[in-house]
This record gives sequence, structure tokens and C-alpha cells, in this order.
Amino acid sequence: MESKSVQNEWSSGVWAHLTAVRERSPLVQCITNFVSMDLVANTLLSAGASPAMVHSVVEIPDFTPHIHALCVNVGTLTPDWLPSMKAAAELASNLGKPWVLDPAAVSCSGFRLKACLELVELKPTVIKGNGSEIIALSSASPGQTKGADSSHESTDAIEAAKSLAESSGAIVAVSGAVDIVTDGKKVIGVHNGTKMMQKITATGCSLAGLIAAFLAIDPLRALEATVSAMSVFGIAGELGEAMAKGPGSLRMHLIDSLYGLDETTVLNLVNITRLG
Ligand SMILES: Nc1ncnc2c1ncn2[C@@H]1O[C@H](COP(=O)(O)OP(=O)(O)O)[C@@H](O)[C@H]1O
Ligand SMILES: Cc1ncsc1CCOP(=O)(O)O
Ligand SMILES: [Mg+2]
Repeated sequence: MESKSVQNEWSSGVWAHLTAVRERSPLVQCITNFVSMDLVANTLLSAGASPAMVHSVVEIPDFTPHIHALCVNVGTLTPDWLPSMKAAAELASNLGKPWVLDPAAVSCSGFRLKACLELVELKPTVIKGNGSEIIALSSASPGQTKGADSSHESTDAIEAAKSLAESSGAIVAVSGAVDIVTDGKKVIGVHNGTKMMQKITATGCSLAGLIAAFLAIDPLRALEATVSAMSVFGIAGELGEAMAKGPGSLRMHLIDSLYGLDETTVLNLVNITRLG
């Protein structure tokens, strides 16, 4: 159990990050899958950020220099999308802009795994996946696939996450019942969220987009910004579930709750611990 003062430090950090996103409204470029475009954009808007789903390779040289952060998600990857992802990632890295890689459903095919390994070479600030995705990417081998869903607990992926963080230089975030965030040494657990979030497609993708927005306002503290984004999204899910009748209405209430989050609620509900 964390001491009260450590918990308070995390809670006030989470609130400070959310306030900064609302005040500064960072521009977040998302090259994401077709399933998730709507929910990712609406999640970013509700949090106070400004989403732009710009993915054509011909637009990247003009547009990417203006963004504050980038999110790349391979959930519906085809060969013609990969050059855009690489161009945007490379430009973001060269310009010192933070970017997030979501290796969604990385185990679907050898093509997707190779693409993700190539994207990792372009130095993402954060890699966010579910347990199965992080285990597959870390070992560079696909294993069994359940598509975009995880067949592992996030806690099964702690060693894989640490090893991927060490080899890539990225912060690695594993979503699940407990969200795990590591820089390869420190391991932080975020205990916010609700099981029903798994029953809404693209909540993991939306979380990756939200992490990009939080990185935009605190790029030098990528681990803390990632922890804050995960906690905020989880709290919105918890509040949303209390009003929801099922996944359909949770989707709506999650967005509304994220939009309406206030300081007292955030300070009361943040649940973050050091796991290692
Ligand atoms: N069993 C659970 N309990 C609480 N929160 C969960 C649970 N499973 C997933 N979540 C939350 O749902 C969101 C999406 O995570 P996840 O389902 O792991 O992503 P993905 O859709 O990429 O597999 C995260 O905010 C995560 O914390
Ligand atoms: C169902 C599906 N199929 C390809 S991408 C995708 C969405 C995955 O979203 P998430 O990773 O947030 O569950
Ligand atoms: Mg996912």
C-alpha cells in the first residue's frame, strides 16, 4: 500500500496533466485504424485536445511539422498505409515531437509484426499495447492470436514490457485490469478502469491517442504523462459505468465523464501504485 503522500503526489500530477491538456489543447495527429477513428477523435476532444486524422503520405511533410504529438495504430494495416506511418513517425522523431505506437493485433500476420518492428526502430516515445501485443512485440514472435483482444493479463507482460522498454528506449504501457507503465526499471500500476471497457471496441486505441495528448504537454516526463492518461481514462470508465446499462451506453457515458471530470473526483479516484 502506497503512503498517503505518495498517492497525493500521483493524484495532483494527474490533475495537473489533465488541466494542461484542457488549457493548451494539443494538436494530435492520429494515423489509426478504421474501427477506432471516431472514438479516438471523440476521446481527444472530450479531454480537451485537438485530434486530426491525417494519414495520406502526400500530406505528411506539410502537416506533421505543426502537430504537438502523433499516434500510430496498425489495427487495420495494409501495405499502402505503412509508408505514411513511417514518414510521420520519422518526421516526428526528427522534430523532437512525442509519438505513440499502438501495435494493435500485432500477431495477426508476419507482415504486421515486421511493420511494428520497423516502427519501433523509428523511436516511439511510448509503445502502448495489451498484454498479448506487448509479449509478441517484445519477443518478435507472434504466438497465438485473438486478433485485437488480449489472451493475457497485463501483469503477465511485465517482464516483456521491461525488456521492450530497455531494447527500444520507449516507455512501455500495457493496458488491462491493471495498466502497467515501465521505463525498463521502474514499474507503475494504474488500478483505474472497469472490465466493461473491454466490451467497447477501440477503447485501447483511444487510450493510445490520449497518451499522445498527455505526452504533448509534458514531453520530458513521458512515464508520468502516460500514467496520468491511463488513470484519467480509467476514472472516466468507472464513472461512466455507474450510469451505463451496458457497453453501448458506457461508450457515451465514458466520453461525457471524461469531458466533465473535476478536481475533487480526480483526486479521490486516482489509484496508482509502484509495482517494482
Ligand atoms: N479487467 C479490466 N478492469 C479494469 N479496466 C480494464 C480491464 N480491461 C481493460 N480495462 C481498461 O480498458 C481500457 C482498454 O484496455 P484494453 O482492453 O487492454 O485495450 P485493448 O482494447 O487495446 O486490448 C484501458 O483503459 C484499460 O485500463
Ligand atoms: C476490432 C479491431 N480489428 C482491427 S483493429 C480493431 C479495433 C481494436 O481496438 P482496441 O485495440 O482498442 O480494442
Ligand atoms: Mg488495442
